[in-house]
Amino acid sequence: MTDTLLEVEDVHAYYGDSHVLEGVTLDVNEGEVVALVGRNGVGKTTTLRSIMQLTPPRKGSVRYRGTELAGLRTHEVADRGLGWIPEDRRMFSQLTVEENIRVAVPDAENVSAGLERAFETFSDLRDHRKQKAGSLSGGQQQMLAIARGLVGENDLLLVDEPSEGLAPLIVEAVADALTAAAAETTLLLVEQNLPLALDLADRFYVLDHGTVVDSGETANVSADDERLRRYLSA
Ligand SMILES: Nc1ncnc2c1ncn2[C@@H]1O[C@H](COP(=O)(O)OP(=O)(O)OP(=O)(O)O)[C@@H](O)[C@H]1O
Repeated sequence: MTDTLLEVEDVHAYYGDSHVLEGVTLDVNEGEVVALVGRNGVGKTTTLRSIMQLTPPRKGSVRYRGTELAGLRTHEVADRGLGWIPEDRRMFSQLTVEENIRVAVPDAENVSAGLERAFETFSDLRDHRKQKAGSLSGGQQQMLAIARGLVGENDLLLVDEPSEGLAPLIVEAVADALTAAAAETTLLLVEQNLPLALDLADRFYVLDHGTVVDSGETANVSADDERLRRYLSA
């Protein structure tokens, strides 16, 4: 039996008068990797923001373990175990890698265990533990952002465009990092790189003009299927 962790139902969201999400419905089961794909500007980031209540839905429901999140503050959503890794990989650039991981561990007593867990999973970060985060390469920063999400004791990580702006070789390293993360937690991944998204995810949703236009199991599609390409080519 699968346990549904997250249920997004008929979510509508706006920026001012601009109606950006026009009824998004999707779900994520415990332990899954789910990819949300689609062209630029179709509302992928806004979907993640709506789940976190950063852009609160004006209509619709976001349930996490059966509890309604709509109406909560973002920190209350985070307290329930949802982690958000935004596109800009937000971190403390003046702090070292180690300090960035330390401050992401919610419980002070668990800091050593959190550090060990992060360095076990991402050995590259161990090698750079004393380096300021702002001086890391883009790929290393993405790894640090994922590590911070993991040690944050999140049961669901929302990851926005992890491969964006990274060279192909670095994308491979980030993909490995996400695979390692997926072994420990549930992931909802926004990703424009379709082959990567299909490779990592168990299931996918295609978003177009603020609504889900296709979904399925990644095992049943390939990145050059016309079914997907028509929604994804520019
Ligand atoms: N803060 C904002 N204020 C007004 N409009 C916004 C804001 N953020 C995004 N939008 C608009 O909302 C729409 C959806 O944006 P969103 O970032 O969710 O799309 P996306 O699918 O994640 O695309 P991208 O990959 O380009 O981030 C776009 O038309 C965008 O211009």
